[in-house]
Amino acid sequence: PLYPQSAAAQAGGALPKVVILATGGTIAGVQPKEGEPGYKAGSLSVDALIKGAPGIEKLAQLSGEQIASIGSQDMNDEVWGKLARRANEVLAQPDVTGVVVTHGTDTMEETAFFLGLVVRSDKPVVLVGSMRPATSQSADGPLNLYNAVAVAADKDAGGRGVLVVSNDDIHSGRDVHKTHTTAVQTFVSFNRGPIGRVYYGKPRYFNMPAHRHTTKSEFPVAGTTSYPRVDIVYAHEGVDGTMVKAAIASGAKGIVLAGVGDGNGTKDLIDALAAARKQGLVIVRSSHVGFGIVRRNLEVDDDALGFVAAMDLNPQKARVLLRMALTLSTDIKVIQRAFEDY
Ligand SMILES: NC(=O)C[C@H](N)C(=O)O
Repeated sequence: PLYPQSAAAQAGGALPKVVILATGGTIAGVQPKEGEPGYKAGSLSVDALIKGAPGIEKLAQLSGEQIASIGSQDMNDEVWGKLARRANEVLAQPDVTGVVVTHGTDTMEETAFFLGLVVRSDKPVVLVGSMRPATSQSADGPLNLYNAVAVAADKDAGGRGVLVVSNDDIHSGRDVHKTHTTAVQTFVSFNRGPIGRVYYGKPRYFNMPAHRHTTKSEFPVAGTTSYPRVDIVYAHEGVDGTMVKAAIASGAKGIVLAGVGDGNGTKDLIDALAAARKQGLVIVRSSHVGFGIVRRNLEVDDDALGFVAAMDLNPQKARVLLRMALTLSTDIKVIQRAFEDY
């Protein structure tokens, strides 16, 4: 509807059911010394987070589960598998309206994109974190969590893929990037802008994701398979092929180039990537500049070298998609098509 109904009105009187899956992060962070900036992420339980967001109990019937208690810099395939499997189980329950995932902000953009490829539901899935620890002055976690629960309780949030709620913005998990080391306004959806906004629990949407996700995804659900290793190689002035050789030695099945400009690098680096390709690795060219699209065959002859162009996915998101795509095929045409579709 044009004017969002209250969560209770949507549910016909009873509050919608929202499950919070907690993984840690700064939103659960505690400062050992009051008033000092240092803190330890992932210290508080999910129950403490719920208690710390006054009024949240009026938005939804909440239940919380602790999936992990880590800073998201330590996010890994094991936690991803657990999280994705549990999200799919919970979302399959007919009485559940949506899921909230509390998560550190460092790798939130990777987890959100990953979940958007392996969750098989049209119901809302909303990732939320904070930039200031729970014990900070003006902590941003409680209102972020309140807003995330409001979005997860809202049926109109469904069908938009996995979302990230932060500082009143609702982002597509595919498009969102962390852009600031410490500021509360850190998340930006490059190229497309946010999906909507949420203000003190009142969401409003003005965008749909432009790419395939969730119920339209063809990638195997986490836990049913393991995803192949893909390494990222960073380009800069004077870079040589040393890191490419290290990636080959690590057993990687693919390499993402965090290229300069439109996904480029020195002749030495491109030659090393071409050699890796000849050994069977899949090479995806992305860029570390942040904005824009890496298109095929502009400055680098992808057709001749057998490379894939990452389009508008940044290196860390391109790595997630390449790992997924490698479970389907090593054919460059199939993988390039995935980078156009997802
Ligand atoms: N703001 C944060 O959440 C940063 C923290 N290192 C994390 O990602 O868990």
